[in-house]
Amino acid sequence: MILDDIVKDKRNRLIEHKNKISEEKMKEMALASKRISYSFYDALAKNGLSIIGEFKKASPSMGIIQNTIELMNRIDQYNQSVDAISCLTEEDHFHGSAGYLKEIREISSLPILRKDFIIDEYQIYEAKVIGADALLLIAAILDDNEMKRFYELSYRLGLDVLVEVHDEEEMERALSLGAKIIGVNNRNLKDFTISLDTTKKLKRMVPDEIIFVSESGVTTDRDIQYLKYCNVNALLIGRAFMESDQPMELANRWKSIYLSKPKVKICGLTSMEDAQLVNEAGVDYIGIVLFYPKSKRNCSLEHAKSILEQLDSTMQKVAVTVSPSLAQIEQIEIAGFDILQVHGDLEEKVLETTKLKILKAFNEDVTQEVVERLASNDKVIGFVVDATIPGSGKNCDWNKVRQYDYKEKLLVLAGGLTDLNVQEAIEIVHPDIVDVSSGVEKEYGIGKERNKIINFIDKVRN
Ligand SMILES: O=P(O)(O)OC[C@@H](O)[C@@H](O)c1c[nH]c2ccccc12
Repeated sequence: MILDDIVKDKRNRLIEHKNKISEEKMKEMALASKRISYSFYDALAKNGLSIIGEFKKASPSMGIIQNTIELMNRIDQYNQSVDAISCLTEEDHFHGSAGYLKEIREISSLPILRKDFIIDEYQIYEAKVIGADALLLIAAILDDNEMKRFYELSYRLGLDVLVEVHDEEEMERALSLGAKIIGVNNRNLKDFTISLDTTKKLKRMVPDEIIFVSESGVTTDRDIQYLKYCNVNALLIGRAFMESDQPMELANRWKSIYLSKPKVKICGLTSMEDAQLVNEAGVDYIGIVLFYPKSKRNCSLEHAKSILEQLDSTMQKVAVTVSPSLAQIEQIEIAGFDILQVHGDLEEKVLETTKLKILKAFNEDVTQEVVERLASNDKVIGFVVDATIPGSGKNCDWNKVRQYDYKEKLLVLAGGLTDLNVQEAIEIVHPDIVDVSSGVEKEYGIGKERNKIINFIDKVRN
């Protein structure tokens, strides 16, 4: 198993290190150090999301990492955007070194975590000497006694400890140790599989006073969307930053996604009063039903145009249609809509010719294959997952909705949302946009109600 190999090689490296600087000498230097650590704990405990940016040249799961920018430039970007730095010092499998940590120390006043396989007190003294502020203890390679000894020694030297766990049993051990900062590694170090569900599952065991870090495998915007509902204090990000030439931009974007709330789409406007209400409430998207007389909310194109004229220009205007013909779409295009929402069939020639951005609607029984085929078209900006009968006020099976991979497109959740269920829906589905129609109506199909809109938005944004 890879962990055993790493630990074995570590034992050999330890001999080498101790030959260069003896155990006694290292201990003496650590105890003599006057350096006051930057608090790793405080960096993670502050409000909002904290990010730990890693410096890592290679790893057993990914091999050599193609890093495009130099250490200097990278740390410069980290200094401006992240809250702490993690530096790999393991030589054989991660191509790290104590030297990198010393170099980073020279150019950063962020707290630095020594990322290594700690199996001996020597490494803790060494961490202090090379300028680290914190170190990693991996529960999987230590017994309870070692964990306690190493943990206490670290704090005596003024170093914080991130205790890393991967399953329930290790989590129990970290909790009984009294760890103040616990990290869950989403990567299984036995077979390298990654699942962010590990974070979700283990976070439930941890009281809120303990700082919780989600580590590894965070690479996409959607990963951030997912993790924001796990309520973590911090993310530890390696590969995604190492492979990016703009880690600062990535860190800033991910922080803002983490803090952002879903956007609100109010669907099925039918009157000037409705337009007035959505303007007042400040919604993000509206929808008007066209060419679908079966719906009580159907509007003629002329009427729709007059509603559009009333709406704030910042709002995205969506034409809601069912299996539209080419001729209908041409009319929609000139009426001033931004987006075309298509329920039912989306004909190939419609996709080819329209200039509008498209939201394709379906129910939760769609297949991953269909999602991917649609997602491969640039005009399709997202998906509306709705109840089988749109506008019926029924909601769809949220657990099914979250199963699919929507490929970085917008996910709009519709179907029976109200101010009473929208928070639960958001927690399960993590949509980019929540879509409501009957849930904010006075009575089915007869216009929107001010208080219902206000309560709904309040539940989404607060
Ligand atoms: O590159 P990633 O998938 O973003 O992962 C970063 C970090 O979590 C990972 O490097 C790591 C987590 N725990 C470790 C223990 C030892 C070495 C490395 C690690």
